[in-house]
Amino acid sequence: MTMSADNSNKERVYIFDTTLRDGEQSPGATMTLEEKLQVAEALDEMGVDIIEAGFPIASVGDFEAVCAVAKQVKHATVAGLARAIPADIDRAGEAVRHAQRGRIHTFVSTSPIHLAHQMRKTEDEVIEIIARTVSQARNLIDDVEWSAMDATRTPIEFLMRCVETAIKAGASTINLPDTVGYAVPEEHYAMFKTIIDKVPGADKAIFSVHCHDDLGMAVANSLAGVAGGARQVECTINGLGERAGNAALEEIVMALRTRGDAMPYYTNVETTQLSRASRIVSAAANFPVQFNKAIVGKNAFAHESGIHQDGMLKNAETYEIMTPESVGIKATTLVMGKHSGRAAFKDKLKELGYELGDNAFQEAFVRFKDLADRKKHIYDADIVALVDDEVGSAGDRIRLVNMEVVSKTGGVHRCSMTLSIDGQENTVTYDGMGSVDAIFNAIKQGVGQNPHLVLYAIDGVTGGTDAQANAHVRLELNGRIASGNAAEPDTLVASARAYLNAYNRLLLERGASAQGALAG
Ligand SMILES: CC(=O)SCCNC(=O)CCNC(=O)[C@H](O)C(C)(C)COP(=O)(O)OP(=O)(O)OC[C@H]1O[C@@H](n2cnc3c(N)ncnc32)[C@H](O)[C@@H]1OP(=O)(O)O
Ligand SMILES: CC(C)C(=O)C(=O)O
Repeated sequence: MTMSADNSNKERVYIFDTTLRDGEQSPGATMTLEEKLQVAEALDEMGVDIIEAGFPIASVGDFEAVCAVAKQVKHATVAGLARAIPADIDRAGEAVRHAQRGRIHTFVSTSPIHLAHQMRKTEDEVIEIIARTVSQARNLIDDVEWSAMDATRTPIEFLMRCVETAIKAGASTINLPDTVGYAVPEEHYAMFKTIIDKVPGADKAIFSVHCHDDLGMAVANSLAGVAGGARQVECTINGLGERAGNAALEEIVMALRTRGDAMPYYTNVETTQLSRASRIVSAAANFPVQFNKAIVGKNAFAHESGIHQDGMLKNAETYEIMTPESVGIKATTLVMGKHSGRAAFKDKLKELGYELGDNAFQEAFVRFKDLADRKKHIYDADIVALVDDEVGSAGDRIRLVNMEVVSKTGGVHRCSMTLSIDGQENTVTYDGMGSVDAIFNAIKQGVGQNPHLVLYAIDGVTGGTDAQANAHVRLELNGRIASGNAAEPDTLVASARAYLNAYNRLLLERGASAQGALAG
């Protein structure tokens, strides 16, 4: 496997998690103070380097949350966001001073479109604002990060002036965000490389990449930024964030870990906690994780198709480039469905404690495929019911070939049914008080006997309207009692087959020939 956790000869990349700030900007993802503290604890335990806890000027609640996170966090640096406005910076400083390691993260727009319409400032005015506000922040705290909002739509010459000004004013981290998710990896790489190579004093700062996913390239752009010289990545758990979200932390971390051969960088994140962190954030933000989400999605380590399942059973590396355990998921799942093959079905039967002979296995497999064609989710209970049914009816001499039921409210209830009796087919039609009564009457007519129905019960094998029905029938004939079961997606077919199964057992108990029994 290509996965590597050997960090010798690799450079450290710092993980700046902004789930509690940019992540919370996802519409509908607001978190309570308790939820934020829970998320912060998970991030801190996982080894994230910087936790951006909020935007203290935004509200009293946000200020209090940043203060509380700052007090709670033991290892990570805690950052608070501030516009290039003195009151914002003071408020952020006031909140993060509670942290063992606090950071003020201040930002201002730099692109022409933002300068003209959002800020209504000239380039020279923005340069003056950067110098003034970064200095103000530095007077409050040593650790100051400065961001160029909409950096990727900013002419490079002006961006270089801004970065140089921020570094001179004391910013030790320079973040160049792709605020609107506009960048492509090649140009993102070039932007970082040019600025880091050319801006005087760039070697004194750590450069940071902060990408949004509007074009689905947030992770690719972040990694391109790292290749271009960035050593801090701003990201969120589950890719939560404004609009289409931010770069997903779990993807960045696992990409660097799994493809360390192509990208010689490492992070301090304990990857086995990624899945837990994802669940905590999803619950706190009330934001479901899409099933096919890389690393932490429900399907990220699930295989449904027969060829893949066969490969997985032979060697997991055939279809998995990282182990589920490495991200904190207990095990790979082989999902049983219509694309599964014999290898996976056999493995599932073994796991469920069944050992079938070749013929029984073949018949059970055919029934499984038939069920999977009709039913969306095949649960273990479905397979248990199916195999028990198959095993339980293996010796049946009277079998249902097909049946049709017509049932009208206030009208006729009629069942036409073809039975195979010791290989000979017999078709009968009979009416009843309802569909089930018509079915049982048709069977009685077909076999020429009238056993007493002692019990008839139906239950669902699993939940949902497409669940298989488990039908139970108990019959009594001439003082002998026998029970039968059947599992089928259709309740009426299950009922008919359960009745026949019970009747077949009456025949067995009687030790008579079918014909003799039928004759009574
Ligand atoms: C790219 C990002 O993710 S940036 C962070 C975005 N996050 C948030 O906005 C969440 C928190 N925000 C809020 O609670 C509010 O917007 C507040 C408290 C910050 C400001 O509220 P208000 O004072 O009512 O201003 P409002 O939100 O309407 O407009 C934003 C103002 O900030 C200005 N502004 C925006 N960014 C900056 C900046 N980096 N530096 C200075 N001023 C800025 C805008 O030009 C506008 O000013 P104007 O009112 O003079 O035109
Ligand atoms: C405030 C900055 C860092 C930001 O969130 C962005 O530009 O997307």
